[in-house]
Amino acid sequence: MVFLADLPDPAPPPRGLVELPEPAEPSRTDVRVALGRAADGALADDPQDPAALLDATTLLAARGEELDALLGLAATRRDAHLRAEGRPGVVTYSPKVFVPLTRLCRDRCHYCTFATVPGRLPAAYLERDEVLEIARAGAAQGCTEVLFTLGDRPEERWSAARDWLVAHGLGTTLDHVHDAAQAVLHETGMLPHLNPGVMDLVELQRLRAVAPSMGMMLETTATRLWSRPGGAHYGSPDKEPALRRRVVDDAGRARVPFTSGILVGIGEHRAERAQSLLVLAESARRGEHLQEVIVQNFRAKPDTAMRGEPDAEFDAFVAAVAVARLIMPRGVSVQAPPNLAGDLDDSASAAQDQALLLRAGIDDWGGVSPVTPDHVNPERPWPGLDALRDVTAAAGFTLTPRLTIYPRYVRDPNRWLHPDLVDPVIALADPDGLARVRRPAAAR
Ligand SMILES: O=c1nc2n(C[C@H](O)[C@H](O)[C@H](O)CO)c3cc(O)ccc3cc-2c(=O)[nH]1
Ligand SMILES: C[C@H]1O[C@@H](n2cnc3c(N)ncnc32)[C@H](O)[C@@H]1O
Ligand code: MET
Ligand code: SF4
Repeated sequence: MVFLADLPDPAPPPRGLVELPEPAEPSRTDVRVALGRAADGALADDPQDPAALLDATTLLAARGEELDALLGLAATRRDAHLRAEGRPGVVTYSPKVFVPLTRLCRDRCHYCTFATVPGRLPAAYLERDEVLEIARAGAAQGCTEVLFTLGDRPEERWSAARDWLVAHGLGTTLDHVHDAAQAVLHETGMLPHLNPGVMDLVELQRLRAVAPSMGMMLETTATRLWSRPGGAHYGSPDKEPALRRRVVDDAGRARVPFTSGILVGIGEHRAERAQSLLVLAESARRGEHLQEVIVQNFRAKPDTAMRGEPDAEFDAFVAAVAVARLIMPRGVSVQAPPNLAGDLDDSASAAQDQALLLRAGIDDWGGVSPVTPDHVNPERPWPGLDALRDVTAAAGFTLTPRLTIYPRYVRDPNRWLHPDLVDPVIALADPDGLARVRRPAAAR
């Protein structure tokens, strides 16, 4: 039970963001001047500050030699981050299973192939026991994370969802998330990471008792992509940038170790991409709760409204990874998914792109599963762990499994963990706060 009186006082709401015009292409000299400021550690991280916005927007345009220089600065900053965190040379991933608790959604994101209609599904939701079955299959392979990713509040749109919830004695989708996560925790000992879309402060507080970490992508601050027909987020009430920004901030107030990030290439321009990263940096500084920022590249899917749009340009994406690294406060990991790199079914080009992401300053590959597909990007299989280890080693790093909650939060359990979660997290953590390496059951 959460009492409103237990909740922290509302922080003053962050100031509104201005709509930014499409920026002009900077000259190479402009880019070099911004690189000089970045090299001096002089980039500001205030999304209201025109100078901060201009520098980040300019750096996002770096290509050729300037892009190489940008990657060099980002890699140096990543190395300093890893040293400060006490794990120099370590690049992490989270061995996980993916639980698509429901693929019904009240939103209509034009890039999404995950959301579907009731007629194409055997049931509106996975049953608790089906969730446990997936979790156990993961535990048997040494996974420690159960990622709950699902559509937002489908009961507001689909009677099939309402009927299922009523038949199961549940009020909302988030009630089902709560109960299924609790069952995973109690019956398998694995750690839930919740990615259910928009949550309010009370919901964050309640779910905090059953999951050591949660996440929600900011996606973008570009309101025009939400408010105007044709925009990627037109028709998706849960993708209003101001609303999502509040969720990311509220997670800090609820003391939830949190994952957020941006989606690159959904129609946002460079200034909007810069603003999105600055908003995340500011939230991280205020709440100290952002454990990682995901920079994810848009990939067009056949059965979606954006099927005809080009994939995110890879150099633009790599520049976004590097700028994210340069403007996030130290302590925030930067993650890019390894399965969205490279051409489809071409492991050589995937390895090449993954190497570039390491040069751009990532220190984490996110969740990788030996058991379940990436249901958000089903056409893109995970690289094998051996291949990922090789790419990581070739860049001079050791690939190491982590928990869903990062070591800096494991080390401060009173602040960041609900009392019920301290023992389950400690049971899976090694002395450094990373994952205690568990062999797959078959190999024991
Ligand atoms: O397999 C995926 N995992 C996704 N993850 C999971 C992520 O790879 C890991 O589970 C987290 O790093 C926690 O360990 C997300 C987690 C979030 O909190 C927010 C967004 C995502 C997005 C994806 C995704 O598209 N595909
Ligand atoms: C779970 C997260 O996956 C991302 N996501 C959803 N669809 C796509 C796509 N076509 N390409 C890349 N990322 C996608 C969104 O950022 C969402 O928040
Ligand atoms: C499957 S998308 C990830 C979860 C949620 N629907 C969101 O878009 O934030
Ligand atoms: S991206 Fe998330 S919110 Fe958008 S349609 Fe897909 S499931 Fe729904």
